[in-house]
Amino acid sequence: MDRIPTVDLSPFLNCNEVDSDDDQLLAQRKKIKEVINEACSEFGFFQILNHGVPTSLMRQTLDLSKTFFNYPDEEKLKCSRAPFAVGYNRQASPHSGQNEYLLFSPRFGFDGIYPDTPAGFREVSEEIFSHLTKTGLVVERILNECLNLPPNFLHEYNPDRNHDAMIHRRYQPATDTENNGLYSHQDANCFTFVVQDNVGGLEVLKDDIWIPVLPSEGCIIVNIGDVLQVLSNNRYKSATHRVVRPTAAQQSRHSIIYFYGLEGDKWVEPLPQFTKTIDEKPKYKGFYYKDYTALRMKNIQLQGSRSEDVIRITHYALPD
Ligand SMILES: O=C(O)CCC(=O)C(=O)O
Ligand SMILES: [Fe+2]
Repeated sequence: MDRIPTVDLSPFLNCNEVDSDDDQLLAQRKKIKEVINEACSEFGFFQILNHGVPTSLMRQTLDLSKTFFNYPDEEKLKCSRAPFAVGYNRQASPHSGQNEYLLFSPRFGFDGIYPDTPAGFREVSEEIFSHLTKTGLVVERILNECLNLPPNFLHEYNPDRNHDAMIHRRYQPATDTENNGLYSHQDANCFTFVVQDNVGGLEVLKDDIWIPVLPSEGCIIVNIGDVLQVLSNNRYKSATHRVVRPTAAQQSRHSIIYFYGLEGDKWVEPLPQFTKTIDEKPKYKGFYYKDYTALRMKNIQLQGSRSEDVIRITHYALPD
């Protein structure tokens, strides 16, 4: 596999029964799971089509997001809840990359985060959030099957969607000397969805080569995060990725990112299915998710957000 694959999720959506006995459907699902399994092991990235989120809604959300980011700073800053992560914020260091964003999580509610204008921004954002939540549940179920975990295992481990978050991001064009949009990183959560516009710039690292994740209308990008890498004892890869800002002057890039999260009190460690049961050593010691996210945040703030300073999952790695 040398390209990030795209899979059609309709065989998992167009049928309500999880346990169908339609042979043709089961064969289609099996094939899709094989592709996803390989993509998660090799890249930690894949793309999905026919995922249940209408393309028109994706386009509309990106358009409204663009209108919002084009507002003058004083308008946008009204949505700031600094020092909290929710609301409007900017990342503006050559180390961490340059982008501005609006972050929402159901824990904090939509009130006071979304501006009244552009009209419909809040409603459309709520609508895409709820679609992405549903798609997340489908993808979670598929990953559960790909990893051969007991039925519903991941869902029972992680049932609370209040810990998910969604970000609208804008990346302005690169300058002559600087094009870092978002530094090389791995996501800490379970998995992430990215809806990108047609500008491009997201890249994934594989075998020391940065591979562009090319825009494709209607597609949603899925990337595996640290939690699944740890649970699966490195079967699945938490992909290293970054965003390079557009080179064309006047052209900004917009994306919507949905983090399928995890409650802070959850204990994260390699599952017995990938260790004891198969006689393999755990590659990580266990930790509370909130401790890991707090360490990441602290380090980001202390060290001026250089990619190499951020605490990564290797912090919990055990020697071979
Ligand atoms: O904007 C993107 O395409 C990706 C953003 C990302 O990787 C993140 O927010 O963690
Ligand atoms: Fe990311």
